[in-house]
Amino acid sequence: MKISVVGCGYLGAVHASSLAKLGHDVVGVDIDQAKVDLLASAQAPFYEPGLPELLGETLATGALAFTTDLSRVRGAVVHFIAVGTPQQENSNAVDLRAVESAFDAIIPHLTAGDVVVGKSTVPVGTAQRLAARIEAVGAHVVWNPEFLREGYAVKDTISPDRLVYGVRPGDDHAVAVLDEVYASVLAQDIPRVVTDFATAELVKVAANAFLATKISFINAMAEVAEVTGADVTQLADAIGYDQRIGRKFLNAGLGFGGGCLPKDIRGFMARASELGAGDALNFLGEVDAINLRRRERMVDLCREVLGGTIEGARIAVLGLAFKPDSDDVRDSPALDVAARLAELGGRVRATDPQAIETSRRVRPGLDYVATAKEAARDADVVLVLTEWREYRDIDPDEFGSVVAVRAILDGRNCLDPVQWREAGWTYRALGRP
Ligand SMILES: NC(=O)C1=CN([C@@H]2O[C@H](COP(=O)(O)OP(=O)(O)OC[C@H]3O[C@@H](n4cnc5c(N)ncnc54)[C@H](O)[C@@H]3O)[C@@H](O)[C@H]2O)C=CC1
Ligand SMILES: O=C(O)[C@H]1O[C@H](OP(=O)(O)OP(=O)(O)OC[C@H]2O[C@@H](n3ccc(=O)[nH]c3=O)[C@H](O)[C@@H]2O)[C@H](O)[C@@H](O)[C@@H]1O
Repeated sequence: MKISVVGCGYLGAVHASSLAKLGHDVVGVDIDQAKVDLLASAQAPFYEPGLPELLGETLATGALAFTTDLSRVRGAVVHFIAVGTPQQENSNAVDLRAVESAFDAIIPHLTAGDVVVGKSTVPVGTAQRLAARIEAVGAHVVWNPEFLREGYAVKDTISPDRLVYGVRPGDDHAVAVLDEVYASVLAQDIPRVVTDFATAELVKVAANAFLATKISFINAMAEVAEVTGADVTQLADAIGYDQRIGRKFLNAGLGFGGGCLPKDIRGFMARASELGAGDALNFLGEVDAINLRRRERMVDLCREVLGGTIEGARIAVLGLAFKPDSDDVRDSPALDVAARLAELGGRVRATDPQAIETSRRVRPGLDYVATAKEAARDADVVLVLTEWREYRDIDPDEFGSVVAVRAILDGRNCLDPVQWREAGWTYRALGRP
């Protein structure tokens, strides 16, 4: 099928190349010329394992192309809209300007029978409002939320846990067209939920709200563990064995960040308030607050280990990305903590396997170095803030020879305290004795 994907960021670039891999003829459109140039030369504008290979393969066969020229969507029968929906600058609400303008801009290029598929995460009610404009030219609208995780984006796109189609009741044409788009995904027996617009929009934000709540739940337990001497990692293991609870998303530490969970729970609360259902989501305010408190606690722990003052201390920060296998620093807890320590007068030297350039753009004043050893040279304390494999694998004995003081703070509960303490380190973590 001939398909267009409008918006080629983290979501759209992966979606476009994955659909090309699944056998479709795909054109990706973005307004950012630099991004389009990179993608067209098979370079991913961000770090995502497997994406450069996928781009290379599908561009080479001619199944995929990128452009800034929206008129090239003509002839495609399905148009995915995957533009950004960030948090508004001065409120918790979602900034829908990119979605609105992408929908408006595509209308002159549509043919009756085309299907416009919203993939961006939007406040409930958006699809219903935008659909009227699209339907006026005889095209159809589906809201098909995306659940991929950065770092696993290609796998999650080709083999998702489920597909959700939000359609106008009885729009069999739209359902049939999407089934054709996803034929090889559905062939893997992936569950498919066909529902109305509002439910599809809500499924997306509800899923992210649930994940955020699970993380903040375990971080709330970490707060209590800290004042009782209990170990939140063992607690998570023990409750996680209960299959109704499950161990996934129960890793306590610095909490959630990234371009989605934080802004999605805030946008969800803002939308529910507009609709008069704000009270139903009051708990998400607490989820957000617990999450942000973890960053402060990390700074306090650092101060404590340094004997009461951060000013002038040499602090090594390992990890800046919001999670491993990503260079994304949008609302990154790690970068936030690093910046806060520097603001408090700490002599911070920070590193990350992939996120130095992205961090530099947001926090140009920090001192970035290429390796963990460089960061840790003569340090008074080392902080692990993103659980990259290479940090988890550090040999405490060998690493001890570069620092001034053997003190390590494990912001992600990803190190073995016994191993570090046996090597003579002061080991401290969030929610763990
Ligand atoms: N990043 C992720 O892992 C996931 C993101 N989402 C959702 O997908 C949407 C996109 O997110 P990301 O890809 O992370 O954002 P992003 O900011 O990386 O990418 C958005 C892209 O849209 C482009 N754009 C903006 N206006 C445009 C227009 N009028 N025409 C063409 N291109 C335009 C931008 O230049 C940018 O490249 C958001 O709603 C997000 O919540 C959903 C699931 C996963
Ligand atoms: O809507 C989105 O954009 C996406 O948001 C999240 O995906 P992502 O932001 O890529 O990352 P996650 O793996 O969910 O991690 C989010 C944050 O939670 C933190 N986290 C995760 C798990 C955990 O146990 N503890 C924890 O602190 C991570 O360190 C990270 O900062 C969801 O997992 C995806 O399903 C969703 O599609």
